[in-house]
Amino acid sequence: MQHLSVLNKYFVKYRWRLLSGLLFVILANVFAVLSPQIVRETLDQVYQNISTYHLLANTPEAAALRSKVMHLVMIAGMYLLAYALLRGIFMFFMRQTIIVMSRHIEYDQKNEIYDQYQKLSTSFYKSNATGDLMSRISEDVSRVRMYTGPAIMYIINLVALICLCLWKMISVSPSMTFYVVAPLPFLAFSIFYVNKIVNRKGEKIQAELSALTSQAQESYSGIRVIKSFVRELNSIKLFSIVSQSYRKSTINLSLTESIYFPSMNLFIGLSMLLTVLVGGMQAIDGSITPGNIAEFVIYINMLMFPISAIGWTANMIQRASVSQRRINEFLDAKPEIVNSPDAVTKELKGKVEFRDVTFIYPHTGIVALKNFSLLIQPGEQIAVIGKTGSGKSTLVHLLLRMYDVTEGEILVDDLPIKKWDLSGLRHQMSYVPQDVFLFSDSIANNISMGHPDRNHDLIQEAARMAHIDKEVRELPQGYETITGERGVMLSGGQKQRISLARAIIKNPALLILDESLSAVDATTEQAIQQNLGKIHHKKTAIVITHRIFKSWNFDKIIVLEDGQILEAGNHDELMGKNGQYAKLFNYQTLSDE
Ligand SMILES: Nc1ncnc2c1ncn2[C@@H]1O[C@H](COP(=O)(O)OP(=O)(O)OP(=O)(O)O)[C@@H](O)[C@H]1O
Repeated sequence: MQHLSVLNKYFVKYRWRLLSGLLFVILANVFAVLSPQIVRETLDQVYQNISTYHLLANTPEAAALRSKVMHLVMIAGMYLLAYALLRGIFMFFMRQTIIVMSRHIEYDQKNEIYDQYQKLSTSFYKSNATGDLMSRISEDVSRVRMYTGPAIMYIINLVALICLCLWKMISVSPSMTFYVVAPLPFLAFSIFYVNKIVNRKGEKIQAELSALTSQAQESYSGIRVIKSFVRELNSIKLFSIVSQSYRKSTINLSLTESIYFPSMNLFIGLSMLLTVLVGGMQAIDGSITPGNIAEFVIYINMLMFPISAIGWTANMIQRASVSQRRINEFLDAKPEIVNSPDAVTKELKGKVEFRDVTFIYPHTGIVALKNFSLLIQPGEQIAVIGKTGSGKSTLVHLLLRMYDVTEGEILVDDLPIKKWDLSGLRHQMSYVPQDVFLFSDSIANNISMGHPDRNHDLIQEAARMAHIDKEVRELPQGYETITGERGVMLSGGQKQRISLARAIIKNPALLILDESLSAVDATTEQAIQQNLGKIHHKKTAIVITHRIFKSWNFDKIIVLEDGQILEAGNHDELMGKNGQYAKLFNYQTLSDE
């Protein structure tokens, strides 16, 4: 329960909805408990007049009495109708205030979590699975809503109704109230217990369903691999194993649910039985009237749903508390990368210095860079080559401040990177990552996402420089073509070039390309290199590559190995050294020929 206390700020925010909801619940219940009294009075009147009516037989007095009683019944009926109408109206407002409040809280909470997700650093995403992040913002928030809406409404309703009903019942007969109400706590407890089992089984089914969905999803995404390796039968077998387990669990759940309603009816029936039995005896004694028995039957019926709801509500609160604890874990997580209080934003010239930088990945302890030092002057174009896993991508992740260095320092324009305003710095850099990511949106929107305005000429010019304009224009919807989820509608090379156009349109002071042309053919690669050479002339560029870019005249080429510089210099110097770079260059020239 203590986890749910963080929600109190929302109850304060929506206090007027909550308070008016409380008032509407009380009013709805006041009109609810008035009806049984009308029924009692009417029945007693009818009962008292029946014997007189039979005695008077066919006299004119009998007819007068009959019409008097009929008139009484009609008036009582009108009262009952009016009370039911008023109760209905207040119940409508009760839902409109409390349930609507819970929807507002759900909206606020989702936004709060999403904001927090945006603030958290890259390392947070590395250590938490996407599915988990998704379920906290959707499933957990929905469970919490069951507390802020229905649970609160049921509790207020229950308290109001129990107080009013007990008050009325005790005023008629305290002993009969005791007998009639006695089975109800057992009803509440058994519903709580059965509901707990239903929820536990439901959760197991939910987990099995997500395993089933993931399995299907994975096989759809990897359908080409499955077919080419002739693994269809194996895939069907795997699916049917998970599917069978899901079937077994759902059948098991339906068995538990079948016990649910009969057991509920048992307690309700027991209460009714006691009402008629005890009520009948007390009526014979003359301590209550027959109308009181009918009155009690209605009270019991009215109490049945709220009492049953104690079990559901307790479970709802328990589940909401677990979900809120999971949400709090994320809301309390502190972003590792934050702006320092004296962070500055200024125009980036493009000078970068790595001073004795060592970087160890926090969760794995892998040392990706060791005492790495490099000075890049504004406007210099640097190529970084090296074996896979040598630390090339880590270098740029540190420069984008996705992580902070473990030791040493990075200076940008002679200012420590930690002193730069994070977004101010990132706005002036363009980064094309190794694993291209396109949003499921139009090509134009994917290209212009880093630019303040969506100018078609600029988009087209960037696409032209990335050598993708012609192909995009040939698509039926041109730049408005939707790329599909993660860009599935496009080839690997097309995705890379759209991602490159997205970087070019920003006209950044510092351009970072991480294996950005690996999926394009040699001729296109050359054309793009020439374009980049022209538009990015006199601006800093860091290009990570496995292949040597022959048509790009780099000021410096770094060869990395195990997080350290193995060789550094321009093309001629490195060729003169006849080391790793020269070997790679000669090998590439030979294979190109
Ligand atoms: N998020 C991460 N968490 C833990 N270790 C990582 C992470 N990313 C990379 N590493 C490790 O850090 C080392 C350097 O990785 P990095 O991605 O910088 O290499 P790279 O030279 O860019 O490789 P490639 O050319 O294959 O992309 C590798 O040993 C890698 O396993």
